Amino acid sequence: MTKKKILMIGTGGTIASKITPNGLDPQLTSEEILAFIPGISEICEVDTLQICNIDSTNIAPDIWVLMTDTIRGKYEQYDGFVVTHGTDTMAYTAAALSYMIQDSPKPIIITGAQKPINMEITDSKTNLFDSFLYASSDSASGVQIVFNGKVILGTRARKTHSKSFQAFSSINYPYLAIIQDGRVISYITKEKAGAPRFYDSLDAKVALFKLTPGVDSDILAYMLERNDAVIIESYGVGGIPSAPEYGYFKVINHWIGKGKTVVMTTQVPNEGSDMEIYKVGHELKARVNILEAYDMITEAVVCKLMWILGQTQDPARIKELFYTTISNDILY
Ligand SMILES: NC(=O)C[C@H](N)C(=O)O
Repeated sequence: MTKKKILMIGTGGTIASKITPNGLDPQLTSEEILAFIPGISEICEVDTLQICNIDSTNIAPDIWVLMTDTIRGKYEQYDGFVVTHGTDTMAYTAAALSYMIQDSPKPIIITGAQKPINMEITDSKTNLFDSFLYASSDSASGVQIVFNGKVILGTRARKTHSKSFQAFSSINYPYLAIIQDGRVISYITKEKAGAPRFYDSLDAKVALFKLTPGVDSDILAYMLERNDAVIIESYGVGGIPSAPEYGYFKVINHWIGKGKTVVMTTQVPNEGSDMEIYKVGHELKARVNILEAYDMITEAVVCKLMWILGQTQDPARIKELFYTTISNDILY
């Protein structure tokens, strides 16, 4: 059997970091990282490319556009892609690429690590090896994170542990597969799509407002003034402080009237929103054209809005696209 050709795209993160007097800093090139797993040549053929070398705290939508462009440019030449990335914003990147590159029959795997690859005790080698293994398997397609033996759909991943190797969880959706002792065990097999669809623009003016007890609605107004969309991360199944003196209803109604997009989601990690359950959410939903995340995770909502607003400013089209299921991001 001919070996699969995989392109490894380096972007930085802990996996690429060296210890410096000022803390870990990404300095290893893709080539240098790959040299730590020489056995990979028995699994697949790997070429490397470096598009940046940053701590993923520095990630921004223009880098997602560059990643998409890079994959689009190399798409025909390779059977799959492995992007090495910092863990801090990996879930956002996985979501962004899920919207920018839809229906890819080839796997686009994002991975990284909690400890640098040049340390004695590290998760880097396993995660990288597993990613190549999974990217070389016949069943893999689309955007996914491979981390600590788990395969997570790109629209469903969240960093839930800041230090341990088990850094990511799949939220409101099962793991797609596990990888154990060099074997991929698939739990969900997807039908491969025919041809990928690439997009090339994102609207970065999307902001997240976290509701905390007593927070002034002027802050939400300020955010709405300066952005095209604001996601309100509320409590429980979703709602707003309803007493008129809080001013929330007035602020939201005013800015939606001016063409801004407002989405309600929840700060509770699992199970999503349902604004109709309580009066604090029901009234808002009934009276203004607010969108609701339901089981979509915040990382996906942020990136989906950037993708939608990169294409249209028409409220009816925004709503239609927002509730369209893309890569199983919303299943309410
Ligand atoms: N584990 C990591 O990769 C964390 C690092 N700060 C990053 O996101 O780039």
